[in-house]
Amino acid sequence: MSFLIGLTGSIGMGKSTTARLFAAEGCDIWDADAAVHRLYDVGGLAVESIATAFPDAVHEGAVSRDALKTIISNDPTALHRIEEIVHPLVTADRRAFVAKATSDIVVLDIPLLFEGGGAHDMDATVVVTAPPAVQRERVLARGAMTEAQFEMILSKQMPDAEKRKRATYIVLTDTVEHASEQVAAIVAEVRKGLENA
Ligand SMILES: CC(C)(COP(=O)(O)OP(=O)(O)OC[C@H]1O[C@@H](n2cnc3c(N)ncnc32)[C@H](O)[C@@H]1O)[C@@H](O)C(=O)NCCC(=O)NCCS
Ligand SMILES: Nc1ncnc2c1ncn2[C@@H]1O[C@H](COP(=O)(O)OP(=O)(O)OP(=O)(O)O)[C@@H](O)[C@H]1O
Repeated sequence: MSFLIGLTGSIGMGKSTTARLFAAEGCDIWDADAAVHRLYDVGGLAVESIATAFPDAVHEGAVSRDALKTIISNDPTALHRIEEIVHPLVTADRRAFVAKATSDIVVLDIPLLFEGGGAHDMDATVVVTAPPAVQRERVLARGAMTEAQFEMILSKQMPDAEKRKRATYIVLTDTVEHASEQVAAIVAEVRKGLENA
């Protein structure tokens, strides 16, 4: 059984980038957002249930994220209903990945790790963080969300300060080089613990 690290952080804080740094250290990576992409794609396991709940959200056999974002913006209950469909499927995908993983450390990139209770399944947690102004600039620079959509998603997430309080490790994502050093130190510490176990 691999040592499980739950990697989290609020929107735009640098989870995906930091996950790649763990991969460079030889850790297997599983990405919850990527799992959602597979579930929404043609033939994906969430498509039928989403089509039943939100007929306008499915285009040509796949869930349209733009359509979902419009639906969520107009209906305060929609995100919760989407989560009820998606989260059990994401958990099943994660468990199947962990069961097959071969690396000594497996990193699970999960935006809602603390909000969704997934932290209890982890051996350690890593929270990525950056100042709020940097976070906002990063998310809006991607152009995938309006400011209102960003604020709405942010309001659904546990505040960064609360996440940091719960973390086993914190990674400050000010530069990639600095983040890489912090990741290398975390991996070294965990591997040392595994050797002595
Ligand atoms: C809201 C949606 C349509 C936005 O799609 P989009 O492609 O623009 O963004 P993407 O999926 O890359 O998510 C970006 C970030 O938004 C945040 N986020 C996404 N969903 C949620 C949510 N339900 N609650 C809080 N934050 C969320 C996360 O930080 C995530 O990393 C999409 O995220 C979605 O369908 N979310 C519901 C499924 C879910 O809960 N996913 C979270 C991981 S399990
Ligand atoms: N250590 C870092 N130093 C400088 N910039 C970074 C660092 N980590 C991430 N970034 C930048 O921040 C932006 C968001 O990064 P990334 O996609 O990794 O975040 P995320 O937390 O996975 O986002 P989301 O929550 O939206 O899925 C990107 O433009 C990325 O280049």
